[in-house]
Amino acid sequence: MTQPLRVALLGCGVVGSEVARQLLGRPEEFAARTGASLELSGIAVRSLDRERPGIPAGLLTTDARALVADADIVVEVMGGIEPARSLILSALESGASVVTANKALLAQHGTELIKAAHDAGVRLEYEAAVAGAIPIVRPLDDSLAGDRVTRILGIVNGTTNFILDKMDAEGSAFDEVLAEAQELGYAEADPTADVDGHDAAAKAAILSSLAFHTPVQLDDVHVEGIRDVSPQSVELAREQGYVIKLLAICERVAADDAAGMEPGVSARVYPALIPRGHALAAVRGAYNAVFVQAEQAGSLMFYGQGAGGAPTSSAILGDIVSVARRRVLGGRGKYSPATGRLRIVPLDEIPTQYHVTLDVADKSGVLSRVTEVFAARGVSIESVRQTVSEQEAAEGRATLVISTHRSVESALAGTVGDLKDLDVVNDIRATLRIEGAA
Ligand SMILES: NC(=O)C1=CN([C@@H]2O[C@H](COP(=O)(O)OP(=O)(O)OC[C@H]3O[C@@H](n4cnc5c(N)ncnc54)[C@H](O)[C@@H]3O)[C@@H](O)[C@H]2O)C=CC1
Ligand SMILES: N[C@@H](CC=O)C(=O)O
Ligand code: NA
Repeated sequence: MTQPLRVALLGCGVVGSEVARQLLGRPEEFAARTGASLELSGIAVRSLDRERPGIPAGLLTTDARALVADADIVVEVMGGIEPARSLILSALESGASVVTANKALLAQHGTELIKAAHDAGVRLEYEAAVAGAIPIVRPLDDSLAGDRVTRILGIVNGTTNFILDKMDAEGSAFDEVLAEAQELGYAEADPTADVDGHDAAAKAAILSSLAFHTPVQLDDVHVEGIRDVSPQSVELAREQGYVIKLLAICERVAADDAAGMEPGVSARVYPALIPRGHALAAVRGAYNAVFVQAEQAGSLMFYGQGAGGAPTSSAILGDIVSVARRRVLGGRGKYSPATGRLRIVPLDEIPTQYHVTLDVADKSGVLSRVTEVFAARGVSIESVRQTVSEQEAAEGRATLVISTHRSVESALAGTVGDLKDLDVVNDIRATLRIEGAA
């Protein structure tokens, strides 16, 4: 057995406290798996004024810098950009390997951090940063490195899946369910990152960079959150055989000379309607699922717990074992720079499929006025459904639900803009994209 490896933990919240308890509770197992004993040298916290169950107070310190300076492995689970970024850089520069769960940081500074790890000849691992316990970073980085990934479609945010699932299954109110997701440790410190789609967007940026070997940053990802998903939209989706899920979509866009399309990458996050029979519709609670399509492998599906202290700690502990093994064996380890320079394709150029719910005047000629608007933009309609409730009948109104065929996003968004100006349209109740339809 070689020298003990000193592991410094930065942060002792939902994830950090679980990582600490596991490292302290199963030392023989970690030693057996790595060939070195892993010694938790300290845990950086913001303040020392409260007890943490199962964690000796003597390990806690408010001096993160001193802890980092004296570590072989640094585990960053404090979140946020600073001081996490500086601490990770100084750990790497001093020759420590780093394990982090910080997707927000990686999506903004991943290129810099990966290069710093390479320059220092150490490792930077981040399996926990995407889809919690699900092994997806390493499969993309290693197992699929010889293939060509074409598309990733995923539910990668546990909090919003938990919220949408409860709204769908129990008709719960949004705020109530968010509070529950926070109590269960799924939500980010600032849950707007979950609700507004930024957490999923950070994960989409990381997945795209890994899958397409080209740098994709948070700002490159089109993002829409779930704030506008009303109980009525959830109900309407259910009636029509759909369920609403927040999806992260990462696509390699092929060149299309006829359409003047240059090759590139599209990364986007939005709530979408999924047919109830689709495998993603069955992803319940805080679970995540990631579908990967690759040219040689075909379709692969990864499924598991995407959030919470224990599941996330599983991915972090796996990374700790991996970097500890590398330290025991010696050598530089892998380096997977994103060397490609594919352009980021704006959402406007991407073909999508719309599902629009309109409140219209219930009188003759309305349907043709509405469908003319779609035709004028070259958007073909797949189905139209009209319903009139008793109240609507009394008020001379009707509901029109229109599904389109796939069309370029700019034409679809333009159509919805034109519908707003149409005198027979009282209101556009909901506009959602459909994904995963046959
Ligand atoms: N909770 C989850 O399900 C998952 C979380 N993550 C990521 O893991 C990281 C940690 O998440 P959680 O444990 O849920 O957050 P948390 O908010 O429960 O814990 C973070 C802890 O770090 C401490 N901290 C923050 N800044 C600090 C500083 N400068 N010095 C010392 N301590 C500091 C906070 O006081 C807090 O106790 C985040 O990057 C998050 O995005 C990743 C996957 C899943
Ligand atoms: N807040 C995140 C935690 C895991 O990444 C989520 O809800 O998925
Ligand atoms: Na993961």
